[in-house]
Amino acid sequence: MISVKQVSKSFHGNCVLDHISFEIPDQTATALIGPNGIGKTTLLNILCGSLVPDSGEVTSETPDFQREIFTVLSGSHQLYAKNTVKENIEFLAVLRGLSNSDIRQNLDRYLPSFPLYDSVKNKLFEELSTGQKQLMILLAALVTNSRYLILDEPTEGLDLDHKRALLHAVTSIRNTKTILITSHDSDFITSAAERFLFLKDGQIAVEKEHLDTKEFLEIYEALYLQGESL
Ligand SMILES: Nc1ncnc2c1ncn2[C@@H]1O[C@H](COP(=O)(O)OP(=O)(O)OP(=O)(O)O)[C@@H](O)[C@H]1O
Repeated sequence: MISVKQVSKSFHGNCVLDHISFEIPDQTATALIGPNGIGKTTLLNILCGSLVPDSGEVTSETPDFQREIFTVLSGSHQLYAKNTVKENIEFLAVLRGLSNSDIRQNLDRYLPSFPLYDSVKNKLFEELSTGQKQLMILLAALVTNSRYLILDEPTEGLDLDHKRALLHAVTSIRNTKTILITSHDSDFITSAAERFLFLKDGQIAVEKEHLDTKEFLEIYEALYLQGESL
């Protein structure tokens, strides 16, 4: 579990996070929800340790937990463009101290959720489409045994097929990993996540479990749209 305790962050006097506290329980997928500019990325950066809060702290019972966070960013260049998918995944895994047999074992474990791998493993990473890249970065996160996964807008730029493949992959792993997802895609997020944290005014305004799309949109509208219909 990761605990965010009384975290505050301002930029140039503009308070983005205001003594925010919440927990990210293990082996579940938690969604961080809110419109553009509400503070999601700021919070993710603080969670990963790449941004220092003005006050408060992020803790876990796992020592050095921030080293075990793997962030999957949309459209990012997290893998080496000129290496194949297979080389990239194996290289990352070796860097994280996995042996060849660990890597083989993890590939065997996760490949059923990533049928795409076999057809792209020998392609250069730069030759993949946006959706294929997303899926392969997520596979890399799993093969490297990352305990905590942050999926920041994972469906951005994905067609329906890749979105479905990503959803299938996330639902197949969410009860073995600790996952935090940000997304503006209400259909995807209500299927992928089991817990929902709605950010407003620098704090968690609403916390819910297992929302369907209709319930999600009702909360979203009430919190952020002030009467505008979706
Ligand atoms: N480095 C920075 N310097 C100044 N202001 C910043 C900085 N980073 C974020 N902000 C401001 O903090 C607020 C929250 O930004 P943040 O990127 O966390 O929002 P977000 O919820 O992730 O938005 P989006 O959904 O568009 O990604 C915004 O007003 C943004 O302009």
